Amino acid sequence: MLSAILGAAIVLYVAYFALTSIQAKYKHHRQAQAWECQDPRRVQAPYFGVAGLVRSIKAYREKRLLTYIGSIHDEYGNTFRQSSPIHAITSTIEPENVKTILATKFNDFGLGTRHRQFYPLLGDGIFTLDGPGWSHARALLRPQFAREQVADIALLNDHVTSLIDLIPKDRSGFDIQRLFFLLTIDSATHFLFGESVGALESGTSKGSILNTSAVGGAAGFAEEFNKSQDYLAIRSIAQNLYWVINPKEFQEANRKVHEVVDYYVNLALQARASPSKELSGDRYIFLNALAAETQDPKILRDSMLNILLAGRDTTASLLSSTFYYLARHPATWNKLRQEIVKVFGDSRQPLAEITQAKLRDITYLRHVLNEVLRLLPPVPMNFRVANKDTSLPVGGGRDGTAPVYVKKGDIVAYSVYNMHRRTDFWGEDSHLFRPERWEENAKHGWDYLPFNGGPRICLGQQYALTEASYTIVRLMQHFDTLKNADPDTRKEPVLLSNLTLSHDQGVLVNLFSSHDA
Ligand code: HEM
Repeated sequence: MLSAILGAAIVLYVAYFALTSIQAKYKHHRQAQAWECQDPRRVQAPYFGVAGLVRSIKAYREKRLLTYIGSIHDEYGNTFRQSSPIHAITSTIEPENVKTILATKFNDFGLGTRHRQFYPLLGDGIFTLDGPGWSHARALLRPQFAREQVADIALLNDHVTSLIDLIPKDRSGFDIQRLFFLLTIDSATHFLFGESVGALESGTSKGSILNTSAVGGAAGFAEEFNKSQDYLAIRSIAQNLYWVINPKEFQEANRKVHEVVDYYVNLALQARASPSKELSGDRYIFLNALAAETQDPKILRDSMLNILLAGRDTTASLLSSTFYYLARHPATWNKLRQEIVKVFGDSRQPLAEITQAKLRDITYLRHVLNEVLRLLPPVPMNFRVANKDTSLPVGGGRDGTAPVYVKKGDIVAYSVYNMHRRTDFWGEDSHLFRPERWEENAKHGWDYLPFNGGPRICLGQQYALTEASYTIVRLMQHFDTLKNADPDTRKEPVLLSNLTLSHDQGVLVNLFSSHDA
């Protein structure tokens, strides 16, 4: 009797499931027809998409994920669909589609599971929230970024000097990428907390908390922060299964990072309560300015960590890739250096103070940075998840010109890296580093998107460009010769594509001044 009831219940459940699936399919089909949508080309991925997922993971592990995605676009066009065990993924490198998800239909798309994936480190911050929470975080932070002090060149001065001190005096090859990652953690913590973690300083850290906290002195904070970020990247790839990845090491790293940030938050709150305890005189400190707006320690901690994550590796990536290309293009190095020395002089004979306005005026420097951000965008791929049934304007049908239907819950992925290399926008030489192309045509819209677009456009664009430009100028003033020291002769770098882009084998160069014996 019991088994008959159980059997009937299972039959009923299966029938209900089948019926609702058919109903939903029919509803989507009708909606797609009404919107004149057609399916994009579909990548064959047997076993309900598991095969596709396995191929992507393999490409990621072999450090060729971006070229792998490019090869699928070459075969299937600028927009294609791939089943995945959880949700269908539509991948696109059509500027019109990217504009739709990031701007025109901003409210139809969100960050999906990013909040839950990143929560253990980042909590509720601008980078992880959607909807009203995000609007609130953005409104809180935006005024701080509008201020001139945000890109404080005086603050960068000592950190770049420390970096120069670490460059081998004997002209031997070294990995400049490693130094740029230390530079940006030092400058970012200095600007955010009012005191740098001192990762470029050998020996003990400058930061008072760092010597006594569990992170264990100089560079410890950077190490724990890197560790947490690596886990965030893996949780992000695991999509809905992110919760499986939560080892003790990850939890410990988060705890140590929080301990340090909480120390600074408390200091800022105390300084606010009794102004005589002001941390660094009248110099602008991001955290103190934010503490004037909110005194909630959790909001302050989350805000600091979100900005640190958004700003640190991205700027280090831009600087590393710039030196990757300059070391391989001596004519560009010489031309840029000439322009810079003409305006600012060199370190033996400085001519002018380096200011943000003067940096912006060096057109060729802007073109070089534009070209690096085109070929190796620090955020090379991204995605959004549909909040509701919606559509993209192009990509459907055989010729890819019809609108594409996107169901609620489906993922739309876009690879800026591959969009930036489309030959129809950038010419047959789109894969080549040629800053002069920006003299010929500097007008680009949604086909050029290193800093994202729409309401979530990067807040730190100006900060990043100033920091990168200043660092390049100082290095060019100090050293007149840059050489490629990488024995690997491959035409393209081996890229690690985690949350941001980096060079798997570092960026090996010789950097010296021919005047020094
Ligand atoms: C070359 C350096 C940089 C690049 C290429 C870059 C790129 C980006 C991109 C692509 C996004 C969008 C991410 C998404 O919505 O999924 C973003 C967001 C953001 N960036 Fe940057 N970024 C850089 C440097 C910085 C710096 C230095 C800061 C801060 C000091 C910063 C702060 C932010 C913030 C706060 C957001 C979140 C904006 C929001 O969601 O409303 N970025 N950035």
